[in-house]
Amino acid sequence: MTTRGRFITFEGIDGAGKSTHIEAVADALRAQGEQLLLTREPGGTPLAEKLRELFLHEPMDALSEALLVFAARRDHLVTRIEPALAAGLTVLCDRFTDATFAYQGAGRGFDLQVLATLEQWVQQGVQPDLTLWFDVPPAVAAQRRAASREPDRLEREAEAFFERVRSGYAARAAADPGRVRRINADADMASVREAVLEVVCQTVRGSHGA
Ligand SMILES: Nc1ncnc2c1ncn2[C@@H]1O[C@H](COP(=O)(O)OP(=O)(O)OP(=O)(O)O)[C@@H](O)[C@H]1O
Ligand SMILES: Cc1cn([C@H]2C[C@H](O)[C@@H](COP(=O)(O)O)O2)c(=O)[nH]c1=O
Repeated sequence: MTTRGRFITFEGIDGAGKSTHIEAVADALRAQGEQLLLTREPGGTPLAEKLRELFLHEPMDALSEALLVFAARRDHLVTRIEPALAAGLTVLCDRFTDATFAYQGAGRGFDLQVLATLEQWVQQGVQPDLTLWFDVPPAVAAQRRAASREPDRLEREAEAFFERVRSGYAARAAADPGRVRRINADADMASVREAVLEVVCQTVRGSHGA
């Protein structure tokens, strides 16, 4: 019987460094012989990538945002994530439902109970085994974004929005400390990478029973 794979998610405000470090984690795990699915939200399937384009570029209210990300998530879970976990792969996902609680919940002020209901409907109990929260002050993240790309619809939000999103992540971490591990992302690349690899390797070793 195939052992179910692990589901690891990467979270944080825009520009925190998730995408940079997910690649380092993937390289390290592949070097240990792990089979991976490297994916992202919103996105990860043809349908969800189309929804991502709408989400990132079309004006909409907070309920529409929440419904779009959960619709994309449902397709992603059913067609990519669940089959990969069932086949024993380690799934590395750039954002998942903590982002919805942080951005739509804390950032937009959308009802957390409604988000929890949608989460239950869409995920049917599926949760990440480990979440790395890249925590960085919004001013630092804004500088990193400004140096690297043109902003999308969410990245044009004011610093106060990202302060609320950051506090949303802090609340998720406090509510589930066994799953969500805070990484101090306000540090040089090498230090962040070392901290991230330490946490991921601990988890992978633990689930192999070492
Ligand atoms: N620790 C760091 N110190 C300095 N610069 C960094 C650090 N980590 C990442 N960067 C740089 O910051 C920029 C944003 O990083 P990255 O795209 O990985 O962030 P992100 O969290 O994935 O953002 P988003 O979620 O918006 O895609 C990149 O140019 C990256 O090289
Ligand atoms: C999953 C998810 C994402 N978002 C936001 C967060 C970011 O601003 C974008 C995704 O862009 P990235 O470059 O891939 O990080 O979408 C959100 O508001 N709610 C969500 O559930």
